[in-house]
Amino acid sequence: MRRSMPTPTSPLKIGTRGSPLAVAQAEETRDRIAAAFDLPSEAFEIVVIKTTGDRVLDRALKEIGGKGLFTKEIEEALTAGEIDIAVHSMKDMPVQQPEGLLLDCYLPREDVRDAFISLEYKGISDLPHGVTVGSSSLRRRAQLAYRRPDLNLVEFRGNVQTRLKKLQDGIAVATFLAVAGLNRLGRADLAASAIDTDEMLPAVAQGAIGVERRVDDTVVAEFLAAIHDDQTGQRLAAERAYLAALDGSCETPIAGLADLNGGTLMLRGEILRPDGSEAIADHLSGPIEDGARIGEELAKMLLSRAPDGFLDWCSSS
Ligand SMILES: NCc1[nH]cc(CCC(=O)O)c1CC(=O)O
Repeated sequence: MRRSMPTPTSPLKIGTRGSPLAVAQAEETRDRIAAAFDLPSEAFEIVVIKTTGDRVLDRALKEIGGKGLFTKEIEEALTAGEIDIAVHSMKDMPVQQPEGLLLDCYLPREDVRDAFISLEYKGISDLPHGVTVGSSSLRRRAQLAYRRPDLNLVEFRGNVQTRLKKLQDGIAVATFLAVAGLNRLGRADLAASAIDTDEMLPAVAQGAIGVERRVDDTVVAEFLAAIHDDQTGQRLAAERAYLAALDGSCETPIAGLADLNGGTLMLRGEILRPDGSEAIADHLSGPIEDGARIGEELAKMLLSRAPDGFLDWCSSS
């Protein structure tokens, strides 16, 4: 399906989840396309789509199927032509897209770091022995358990407001959020500090927004080519090849980050047991254009050091 140039009577439909962060990301995408083609914002319509992941907030994500929960309904709407593009947090995207859809447009990446959120403490190393820390992310809990086995780690779900309330109520003394999300919501003030990537390696694609389209929609392809950020694409090519080779299809304690320096790409990776009893980390560098190969090779290096059973993350129901 191919659409024509957007106008206020035939707007370009931008599909997104309904969370404040998701809507902010859709608005950023709209504003970038509007600026690049000198179009009024009335030539765009933001279409909010409720996903399984949004409906099922009371159960742990891993119990109901992990990655893809936040994207399935949006991709179905894109395929059906109900929307023209879909805006996603790349961190939540499966490594493969459905037949007929293409995900090759990335906005300039935000801060990749995790934010430390606490009313009392400045960072992980300030946390007293044995205190309770909450996180919704298996990766962050595993990384923390590995570095600070003394801490009491609890699952923390819900939106930003809910989590802050839990801190105020003393249910935990600290929690974590991506700096990127806080920045995009204009709430950088909530972070006590940004955690160095050497202390907590972020999730693959953290801070990156991807814009998906139908393969055969050449008008939309032109829009997206104009707002695509090459360096973000190069970094994500390496990170997502690494994730694909690790088979990160369910919610898994996998961290990975590619950085560019001149013509060189450096990819760091870390895999952990969910309970944080063991971690395997390494890094690999090479020419930027070899990102996908570097990703695959780093994954193989980590896997070759993983003992039997290390990767049985997804099998527990
Ligand atoms: N898994 C949830 C999710 N997916 C994307 C972001 C926000 C930031 C980003 O673009 O990485 C978040 C929230 C968080 O981790 O704090």
